[in-house]
Amino acid sequence: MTSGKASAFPISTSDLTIEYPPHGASSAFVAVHGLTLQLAPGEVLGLLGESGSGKSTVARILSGAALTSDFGDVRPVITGGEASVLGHKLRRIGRRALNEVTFGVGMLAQDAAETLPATMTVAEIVAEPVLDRDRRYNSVALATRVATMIDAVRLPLSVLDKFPYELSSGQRQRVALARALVFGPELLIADEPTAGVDATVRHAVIDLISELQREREFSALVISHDLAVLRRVANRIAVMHQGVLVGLGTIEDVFTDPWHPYVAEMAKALTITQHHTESV
Ligand SMILES: Nc1ncnc2c1ncn2[C@@H]1O[C@H](COP(=O)(O)OP(=O)(O)OP(=O)(O)O)[C@@H](O)[C@H]1O
Repeated sequence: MTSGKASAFPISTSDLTIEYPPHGASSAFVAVHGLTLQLAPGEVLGLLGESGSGKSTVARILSGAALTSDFGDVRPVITGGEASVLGHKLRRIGRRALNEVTFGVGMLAQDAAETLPATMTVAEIVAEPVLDRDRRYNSVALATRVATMIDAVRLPLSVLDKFPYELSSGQRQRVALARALVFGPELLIADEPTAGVDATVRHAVIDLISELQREREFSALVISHDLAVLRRVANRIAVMHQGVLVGLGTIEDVFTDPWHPYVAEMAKALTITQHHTESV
């Protein structure tokens, strides 16, 4: 019998295909086709692509969220290839291994800041994942852990007693990030971390993720449709288009030597923008 343990890469996928099963009037839909990529320990990989290219689907599977029984939406399923996360193969993963994956992966979902529980205080929101795993977690230790996280995301401790509606969009995103990092994960998956955040503080949010990644030495998959965001944080990028990987490497490599027409078009647009910026 195999142990289900796989590669030393925090994320490794091989020819991974992900499908949404038929539901209601919708027929089955293959959202990701044959994705092969690896994330090295300590690396930040940016996942770039337009809306609908399959980025969130990848996040839902690799974070383990879509594999848990309490995933609310229609669950995407792996129908081809393999993915391993923190050494666990995700296909036919057992409960215990899945528990290890969801513990070791901090997931900042696309709408995390906007869907913080409205009736809970910031302190309760950050503490919730810990209490969900262990109802009897020592309350003094938990309060310290929560305060440490709030401090880590550069928020004043005065926010602990506030409710989400009393915070700015940037502060809410910092709270969501504190919650995602509360277990000290080995891997962070951040899905559009600057979406829904005020334009004036978008850079501050992405720079905070970058700083925390260096301080805490986790690996990260940062998803965005915005190259400018990924430029600030990622070592390499993976470009997706209609569920297919069409570029992988450093930003420079991907755009100076595109091997897919979609990336070539993006590269052209970037050159035009660059020339325009230089000439004004
Ligand atoms: N529950 C679902 N059932 C069927 N198809 C879905 C479901 N969720 C997403 N899809 C489809 O899968 C494809 C990929 O969606 P996904 O959300 O992963 O894209 P994305 O790149 O993250 O886009 P966005 O940035 O808009 O979230 C899209 O065509 C989408 O319509």
